[in-house]
Parts: sequence; C-alpha cells; structure tokens
Amino acid sequence: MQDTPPVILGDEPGSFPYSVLTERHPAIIRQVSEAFPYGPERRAALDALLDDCTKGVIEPLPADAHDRDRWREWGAAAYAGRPWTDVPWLWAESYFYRRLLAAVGYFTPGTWQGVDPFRPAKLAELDSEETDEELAALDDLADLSEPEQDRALLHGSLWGNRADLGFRLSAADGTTPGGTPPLVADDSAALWSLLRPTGTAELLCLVADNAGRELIPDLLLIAHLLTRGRVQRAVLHVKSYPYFVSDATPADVLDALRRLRSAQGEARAYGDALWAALTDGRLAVRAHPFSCAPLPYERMPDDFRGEFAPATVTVLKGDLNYRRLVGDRKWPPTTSFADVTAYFPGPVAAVRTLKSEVITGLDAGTEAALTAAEDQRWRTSGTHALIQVRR
Ligand SMILES: O=P(O)(O)OC[C@H]1O[C@](O)(CO)[C@@H](O)[C@@H]1O
Repeated sequence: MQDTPPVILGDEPGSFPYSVLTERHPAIIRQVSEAFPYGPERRAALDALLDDCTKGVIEPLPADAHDRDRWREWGAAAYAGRPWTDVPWLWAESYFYRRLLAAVGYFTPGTWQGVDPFRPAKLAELDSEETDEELAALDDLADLSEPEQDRALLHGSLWGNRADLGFRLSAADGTTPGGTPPLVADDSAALWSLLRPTGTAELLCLVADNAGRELIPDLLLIAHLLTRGRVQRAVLHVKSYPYFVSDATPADVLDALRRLRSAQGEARAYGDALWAALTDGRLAVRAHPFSCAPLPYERMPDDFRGEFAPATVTVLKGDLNYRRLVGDRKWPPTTSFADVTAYFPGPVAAVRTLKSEVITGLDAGTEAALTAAEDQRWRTSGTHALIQVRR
C-alpha cells in the first residue's frame, strides 16, 4: 500500500471541514436551543458551548461524566486545551455532539434526560408528504421482477442517504449537472453475488446512517432480503445516542417501524414483516458505544469486531461511515478500496453519496472525467454516489 496520507483537519479557512466547525456547529446549537423549551440552566450551557466552539479550545469532560475515561482513551487526554480546528476533523465533530448532548441534559437525571434534541426534525421528515409518496411507490415495486426489485431497493437505500430521492429505478443511467454518471463506482454485482437468491447468506450486518428518509429504505431492503430468504438473519447497527443531527438511534428505528405499520398497502406489509423478524430474532438492533466513537473503524474494539466477523457481508451506509471505514485521510482517489479496508472483519460494502472529500477506489479515468467536468465539487455536492465492495 502507498504511504498513509495525513488525517483531515479542520484548520484551513475556506475549506469544507473548517466551515463545519466554525459555521455549521454554531448554527446547530442555535437550532437545538429552539427545538425545546429548555430552562435557564440548559440555555446557559448551550451559550457556553457556543462560546467555546467559536472562540475557545477543547475542554475536557467534567470529572463526573459517565464516559470520561472512554473519551480520554479516544483522544480527549491529548486534544484537551487545543483549538477545535487543530485536531482531526472527525474527532472534533464527534466530540461536538457529545458536548451538545451534555449541554441539553441528555445524560443527566431530570426532565431532559434521554430527550433527543433532533427528534422534532426527524419526526417532521418521517411524517412528510415525500415519505408518503415514497411509501406509495412500493405498491408499483411489487409488480417488478426480483432483480428489478433488488436494484430499486438498493438504489432507494443508496439515494436515501441524500434524502431527496426515492426509489430511482434507473439512477445509474442518469446524469448529473456536470454530465458525469451519478455512480462513480458500482460494485453492486459483487454485493448481489454475496446475497444470492439461493438463500445461503447467513448474516447481513447493516450499519445505518441517517434516520427518517434514509432509514426507511434501509429497513425495506432488510425486509426484502429476509422475506425472500436471501439472508437468514440481519443485524441493524445504529448510534447509541443522537449524533450528527440526523443519525439513527434505536428510538428512530421504532419511529420508522411505526410509520411503515401505519401506512397502507405494501408499505404496511414491509412493516409487518420487520415486526415479525424483530419478534422472532431474525432481525436485531444494536447500538454499540463505538458507534459514536470519534475514530476510524480500524480502531474498533474486539467485541465490536466480533459483531461483524460472522457476517456474510457488512453494509456501511453513508458518508460518515465511509470516512470511518477508510480513515478520514487525504487519500489519492485511486487508492485501492480493498487495501484500505483489508483490516475489516469479513466482506464489506460501502453504500454512500459523496458529501465530503474522502474517496478511494476510483479508476484514473473516472477521476479525471469528474474533475474535468466539475473541478472538486463532485466530492462534496451529494450528486454522486458509490457502491464499493471488498469480498
Ligand atoms: O449523513 P452522512 O452521509 O453520514 O453525511 C454526513 C456528513 O456531513 C458532515 O457532517 C458535514 O456536514 C460530514 O461530516 C459527514 O461526513
């Protein structure tokens, strides 16, 4: 493998990571402070975090924080006292969400304990007309052949990561504003060869990304594979607490299930199938503490590795999981995806729309065509996507 390139920091004014730390995070604090009638104590904590993010340095967690030791191991000991923009971007973003939850009292006994500050926005998306339309589209899907359904459901899950497209039956055949193909890499044939209709696949692990309009198609894909006997069991990995605004937690899985089961037609049948699979154990939901770690998956603890090791394939959804899978580094785009994911326990698939700079596994011609048409915008605009598989 080539020399390992540097980790992405948020220290370049004008760069996307810098804008996330200096503009997006303060905006999220303001948005959260309007989501609920937090009292003076919580508001003061939110104001202090805002001040900290805009002018200050990284503060350690308080001495009585339940996870202080874990965070020290994850890097807080080394990074405390340094500006937010000078530490790995992935680390700074993750720590921001941990601090935000502390500010709203998520971990403290009292009114706000366990209250997801992002839930109002998540529910609004789940209950939107767009979700109604996507669920109604399932009725037409039932008339398609199984390979067509496979493709539609995989693409629904893929583009659900952008949460503005539903089941695009011909996504890979379309074009983007720059005239380049939407999919920059497509190993879907390799993915389907692991999940053959003969039903020999023992276990699918799906590491979810966002709740709402991404989680719904993820669940539909799982339901499809289970009901057709294409996998015997599935485990859905979600976040152990609210994270990156819209990431799915166990409560979001239940909300999505409620949404499916209160729909009509095929959507309801999918919801019922998922309910039955949860009840009899063919589907399980996990929320490991490492799901919200500020670290790449290469550093996952042994018990988490043990979750993925028996899987026929682990599918990782979304941009953030991709950054953690390959390492949030300035990889040359032609770096081998197979090499950088060789550490992962078992076959692994990335299903992601491109929303940050990190990319591996492109062929040189694809990279050149994308850059010629769009400069570097293809990396972050969300108009491109990939399906990459390492068997
Ligand atoms: O929801 P996704 O696909 O994981 O994307 C989240 C992305 O958005 C960002 O939070 C930037 O706003 C990135 O840090 C992250 O990679």
